Amino acid sequence: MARVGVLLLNLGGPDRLEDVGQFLFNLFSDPEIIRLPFPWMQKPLAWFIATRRAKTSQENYKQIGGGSPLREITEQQAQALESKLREAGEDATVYVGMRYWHPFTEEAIAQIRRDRVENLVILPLYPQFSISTSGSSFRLLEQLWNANPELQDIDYTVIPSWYKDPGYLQAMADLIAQKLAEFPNPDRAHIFFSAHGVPLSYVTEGGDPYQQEIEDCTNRIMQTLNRPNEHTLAYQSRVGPVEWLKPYTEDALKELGEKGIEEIVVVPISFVSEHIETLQEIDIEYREIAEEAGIGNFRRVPALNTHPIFINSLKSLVVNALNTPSRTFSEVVRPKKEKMKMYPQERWEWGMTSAAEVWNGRLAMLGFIALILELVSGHGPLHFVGLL
Ligand SMILES: C=CC1=C(C)c2cc3[nH]c(cc4nc(cc5[nH]c(cc1n2)c(C)c5CCC(=O)O)C(CCC(=O)O)=C4C)c(C)c3C=C
Ligand SMILES: [Fe+2]
Ligand SMILES: [Fe+2]
Repeated sequence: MARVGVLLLNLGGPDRLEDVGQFLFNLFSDPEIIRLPFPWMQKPLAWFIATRRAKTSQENYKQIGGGSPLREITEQQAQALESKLREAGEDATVYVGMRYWHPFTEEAIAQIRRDRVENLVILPLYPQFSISTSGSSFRLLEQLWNANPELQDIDYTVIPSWYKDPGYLQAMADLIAQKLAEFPNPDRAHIFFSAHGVPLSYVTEGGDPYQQEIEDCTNRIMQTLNRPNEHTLAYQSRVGPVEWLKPYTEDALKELGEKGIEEIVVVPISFVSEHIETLQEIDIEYREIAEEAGIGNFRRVPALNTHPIFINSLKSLVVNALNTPSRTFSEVVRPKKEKMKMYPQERWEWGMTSAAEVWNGRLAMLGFIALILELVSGHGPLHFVGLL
């Protein structure tokens, strides 16, 4: 029997308040999160933004108990999935690889090598694909694969996104229905889907399928739910000065309030675990905005975490990935090979003709001077555009 592994990919979050700065540095060092014309600018800018943002971010983590619950929940999901796979006769080990905090993806891959995994299913814990989330993790894995010839022996398969999975949709519909039942008149409550935003340019210039997948996902959940409630989709958690996907959650809430809607149920849909943006941003910040707008009955659907139907759907995804259509029982488990490069960043690189290089060089110098000025004075141009 081939040794089977499942690698769950996730973002990661700081376990303690003192980890917040380093976590933010890791996040902003990722060119899939902030894209700069020159790789050498990445780390200084990441350090700069992380340092400036750390205090606010720490305050938010303080409000949810001093750290992110993401590691604990993701490890529970991994355990639950491993048990479900074992029950189904699939003797697989489930690993967790976080992008920006422990246990890092690199650590998971090192363990996978030590365990001599032969067949690996790579499953991001993001139902929808985005360049900034699953895409970033796939890119990191691709780099690890290129740098380590021993990894070539592992037969891997990637599940790029899976929001269409019926089990996932059913679990979401279940949680929404349960929450609606808490309202005096369940059919009257407005269902408010709040997805994590991305900068608009990811979609318009980078070709990120994220927005389309989020919209499709929302429609499918509503179909599965099969109820008469009105619904809205909006995007939360914007950072920085550029335009992000619209409508923004805070604006959409105010608009609903103005229309006289008093009861809403918020459904976080980009993420399957509780994390800072559900526990702090939705439960505290958006609740306050909604209440000020006259929405008196504001409830939130919990994240899937280890919901049994959800874990079961992850199990089916893994089992399907391990089974090629032509496979018979007597055959060795052979995952379907898919190309990892399914994301569109390549089209999005900066032009590097020689004339452009000269100009890029000049602009980079200007940018660097601006950065130093900002560092010294605390009131440079980056401050004014609102990035910091
Ligand atoms: C599908 C989910 C997510 C997308 C898309 C996404 C894009 C994205 N995020 C930032 C900046 C930050 N994200 C931060 C935390 C964070 N982000 C996600 C998910 C998505 N991000 C999660 C689950 C978390 C929280 C982890 C936890 O600790 O619980 C943060 C740090 C927190 C803060 O300071 O607000 C930042 C910053 C960008 C710029 C981006 C798209 C380009
Ligand atoms: Fe984020
Ligand atoms: Fe946020």
